[in-house]
Amino acid sequence: MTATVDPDRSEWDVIVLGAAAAGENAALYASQFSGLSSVLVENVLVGGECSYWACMPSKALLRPVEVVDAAAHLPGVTAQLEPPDALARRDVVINRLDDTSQVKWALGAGIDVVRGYGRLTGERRIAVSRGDGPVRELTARHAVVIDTGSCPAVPDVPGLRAALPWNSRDVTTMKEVPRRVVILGGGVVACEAATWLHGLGAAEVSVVQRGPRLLARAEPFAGALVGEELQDCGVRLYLGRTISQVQRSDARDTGQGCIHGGEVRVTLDDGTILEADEIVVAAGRTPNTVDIGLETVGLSPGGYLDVDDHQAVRGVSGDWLYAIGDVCGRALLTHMGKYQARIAGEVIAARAGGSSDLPSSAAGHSGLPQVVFTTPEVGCAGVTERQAREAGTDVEVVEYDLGALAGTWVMRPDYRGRAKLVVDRADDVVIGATFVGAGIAELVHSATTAIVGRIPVSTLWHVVPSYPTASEIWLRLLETLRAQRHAARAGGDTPAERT
Ligand SMILES: Cc1cc2nc3c(=O)[nH]c(=O)nc-3n(C[C@H](O)[C@H](O)[C@H](O)COP(=O)(O)OP(=O)(O)OC[C@H]3O[C@@H](n4cnc5c(N)ncnc54)[C@H](O)[C@@H]3O)c2cc1C
Ligand SMILES: NC(=O)c1ccc[n+]([C@@H]2O[C@H](COP(=O)([O-])OP(=O)(O)OC[C@H]3O[C@@H](n4cnc5c(N)ncnc54)[C@H](O)[C@@H]3O)[C@@H](O)[C@H]2O)c1
Repeated sequence: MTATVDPDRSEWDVIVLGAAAAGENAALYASQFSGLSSVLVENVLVGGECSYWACMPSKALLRPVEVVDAAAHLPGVTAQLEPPDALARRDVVINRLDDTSQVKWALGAGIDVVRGYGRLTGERRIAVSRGDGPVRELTARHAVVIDTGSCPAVPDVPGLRAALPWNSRDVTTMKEVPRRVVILGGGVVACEAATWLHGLGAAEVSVVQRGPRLLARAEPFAGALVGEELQDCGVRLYLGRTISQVQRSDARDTGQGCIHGGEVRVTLDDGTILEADEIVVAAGRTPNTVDIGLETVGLSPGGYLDVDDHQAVRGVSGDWLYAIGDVCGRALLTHMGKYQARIAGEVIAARAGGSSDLPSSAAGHSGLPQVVFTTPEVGCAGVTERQAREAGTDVEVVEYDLGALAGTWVMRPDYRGRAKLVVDRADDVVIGATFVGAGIAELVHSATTAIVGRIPVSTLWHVVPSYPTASEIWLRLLETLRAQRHAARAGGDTPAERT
């Protein structure tokens, strides 16, 4: 969809630079009940990374893999995956990289859209360039919100860039499934991509992770269980390894999602050589702040934007500059970016209305939910035991086998999984939860609610889970906690897990 606003207009109350889902929410929440006008400035597609190259395509590719896996573990059921149909469905999910419906939504909500690449040129001013056309100067009466997101980080490995490796955009929009793939990284993108590449037919998948385990930010058993499952289906894990050299003789830019040339030869730091048809870089992200004019407002380009709990950028006076989403580095997740956007939008509207009663994004960050859609799924909320201890919190932890529940046994007889709670002893509230197992994604919200609501353990006892569901894990964890406390008082051992 092309030009969407009066081409001569140059002033709005709020300008949002970058129109991902977070940016859309910031514009909506700033203007919805305040009468403020807002505009989105977008260089590529309204909807951002999540809609076209991240969450949505990856989950579209993982869902068929999950269904086949569920069937394989349920006696009497068979399911078969047809890779071309799965790729075709992925294309539908990403609207074939067309943002018409997103632009329609924005206009319908009274939010304008300006196409082009925006840069700050001073306080509340943005210059937008588009191709060879004239630069358009925009001014915000009240606020500018930065939602420019992040892009894949490519480690400085000899030969890697020259090999034109796949990045997260290629692997989510892949048009062909490479037969042999090496994945550099062992975080969320690497684990999810290994799952769908294998599930969609890649015969040899190797994951090279420099740390000692996968999903390093989660509780250790999460990466261990995901790693076990990947290895069981033939994925090769190289943990504690890095890549020291990449060679590809005829690297060619064949387009996004197509194999970028001939065979790739990957040398690991211990001398191991892996041969592959494609290499995928999944080694973290870099904030898109290098070329957005930060120096014109006294900030340094290149790093994450440091924000306060109103999402206002620190180091800029006048409360006019805000940052949300990946670019502020608080939590690189779509739902957290959208939450930050709702807070920023409400703060902007409140400040414009002269109110000093401002919402804060602190509570929402204490809940910090995330689901990794691997096999098994990993769901976390709040902090891990390690993070809590590093922060100096006196914690008590409790774990339980998720496979030892009637609800999960009915789901699949050989269910493998584990759950853990981290409890703050001082206030007797849950501050962290991790669930690993099939179908646990929807459990995470119960943990987020307990954490953000600071519900005491004594009250959680009265939150009765339905039988037979995976939610009964809450009862088992609380019973185990009760037994641990009893044993500690009595100076004895904790009883073994019940089945
Ligand atoms: C493979 C993959 C899978 C993921 N899966 C999940 C998931 O399941 N759940 C989850 O919560 N998170 C997931 N994430 C993370 C999630 O995608 C990001 O956290 C989210 O997209 C970040 O959104 P954002 O608002 O920060 O910006 P982005 O989505 O990065 O969008 C920024 C927008 O700004 C535009 N832009 C940038 N600079 C300018 C400029 N100067 N002028 C104009 N426009 C500009 C860009 O074109 C883009 O549209 C995944 C990430 C990856 C890579
Ligand atoms: N389901 C989800 O919520 C979801 C899915 C995908 C991505 N995301 C988000 O996207 C962000 C980016 O994900 P990501 O996986 O790219 O980053 P990440 O930071 O999660 O993981 C990067 C991994 O790459 C490894 N690594 C880096 N350089 C390396 C090297 N030279 N050799 C070997 N290993 C190396 C690191 O040790 C780390 O484990 C994450 O913060 C995540 O929250 C979320």
